[in-house]
Amino acid sequence: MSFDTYSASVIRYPELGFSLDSSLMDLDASFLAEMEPKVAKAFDDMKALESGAIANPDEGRMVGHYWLRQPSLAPNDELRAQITEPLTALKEFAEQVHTGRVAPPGGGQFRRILLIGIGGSALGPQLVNDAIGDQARLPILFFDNTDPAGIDRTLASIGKEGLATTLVLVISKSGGTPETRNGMVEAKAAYDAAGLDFGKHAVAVTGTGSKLDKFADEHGFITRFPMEDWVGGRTSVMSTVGLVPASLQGLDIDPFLEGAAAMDAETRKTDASTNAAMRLALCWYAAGNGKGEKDMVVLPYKDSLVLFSKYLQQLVMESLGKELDLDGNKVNQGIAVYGNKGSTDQHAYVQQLRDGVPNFFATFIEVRKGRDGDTIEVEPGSTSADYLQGFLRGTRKALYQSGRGSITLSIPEVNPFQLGLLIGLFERAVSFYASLVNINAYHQPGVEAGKKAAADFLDVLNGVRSRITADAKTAGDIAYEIDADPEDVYHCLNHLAANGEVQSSLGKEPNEDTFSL
Ligand SMILES: O=P(O)(O)OC[C@H]1O[C@H](O)[C@H](O)[C@@H](O)[C@@H]1O
Repeated sequence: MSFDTYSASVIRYPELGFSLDSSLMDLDASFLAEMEPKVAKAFDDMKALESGAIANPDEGRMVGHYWLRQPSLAPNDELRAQITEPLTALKEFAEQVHTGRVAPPGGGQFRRILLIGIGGSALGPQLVNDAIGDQARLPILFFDNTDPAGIDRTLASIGKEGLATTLVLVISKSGGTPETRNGMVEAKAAYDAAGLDFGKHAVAVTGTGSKLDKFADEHGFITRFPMEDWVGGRTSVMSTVGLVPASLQGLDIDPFLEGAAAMDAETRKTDASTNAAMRLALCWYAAGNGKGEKDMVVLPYKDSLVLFSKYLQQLVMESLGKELDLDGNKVNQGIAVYGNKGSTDQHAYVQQLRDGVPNFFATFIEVRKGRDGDTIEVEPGSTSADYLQGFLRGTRKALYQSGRGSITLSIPEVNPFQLGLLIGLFERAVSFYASLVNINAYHQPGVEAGKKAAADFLDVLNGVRSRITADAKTAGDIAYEIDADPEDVYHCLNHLAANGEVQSSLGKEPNEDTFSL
């Protein structure tokens, strides 16, 4: 790879401190020429989307996350007000919490936040906290699952005393997600047990009129912030979902929004040769043949960006992993995303990346500044930052030498502006790629199937519970009684046995195991 090739392929936005190097993806001129009509359509689609078209046809919804960082773009005053009014309100609310005008009923000030949410309603705030939360005034903890042991661990770290000064933020766009509802019920039980009024410590972020909205109203929550249906969960970090917790933490949300707006502005330009988001989408397309044949390995060389890999996993896989295209053809699209951070991963799976199955392309994220303040030499003439940079450059080169392509994104440091910029870049790349492969990136029909099956399991579980007696029965016996699948019944019985509700006795094989009260 020559320096000239590198120079010709780098896209730089000097005012943003950003650059994208796709030289090691070997995009050739004929591929780019071939893609031109699709690229032109993707720019048109994005323009329509940003102008308020129903870009999510299956759900009949507009897709407005790009307006969140530039409300002037919203197609009408009503939509604009749905952005600006909550933004003003949430900043005022955070100020009231910080100055003690909104305070816990038992006195003192709120000292920490407990966020209850899942998926898009937790991952964004988790990323923000991990990446730029160092300067936060208030720490934040999370319930992001229905795992009771995880809930207990978080409650233990808050402590019984701590609950009185903990502000609980329940976030659910739909307001009906079971994990989040369970987390809220568990949190309320902890407040009840401590003799505290849960509602006086709680705030909701949810769709107007949702189950959660009603619960918040009935239980006298301190306040509620709306979440609009034209923002998808995985792109909600710049809506009330991400901004309420970030503001409450005391983080500077304006530069965060400005970073995304700045990236939007650069990548709204329809010259594909200087559009970083389109370049990313084209790299993904070229790597995987437009069919996701190669996985995306995300390697930020900076500890504070470790959750970015996980964040991109949801953004990319929930958006692009679709069975049908927009014309109803079965396409089973998607790009698998995984990663953690460099150089740590070099001591784990990079062995396979270099020598094993060549089914991926890497995305390096380079943060140019090593640390704030003084540094030391870890050996004569070298710093830790020198090593980090050396490992990034070395791995990138070593992968390419064995025929593995990579993209390298560079930012000067991790701060609110740069985090906003990176999120904006990938959101736009996802929108472009979705258009290139003709899918709806804004719905998630597959998630519903799992939710439905879980609800069915809970129905069977309750049926099983009602049929256990002092007399030992097999899973087959109970399945016959309640007309259910014996294997499902068996798993219900094992679950009940593991949690002390029934006794079990092992047979030679699972279908001979017996269960009784
Ligand atoms: O915010 P909520 O409505 O509670 O949804 C939380 C999450 O769960 C859903 O099942 C979706 O797959 C995610 O996109 C969403 O972010």
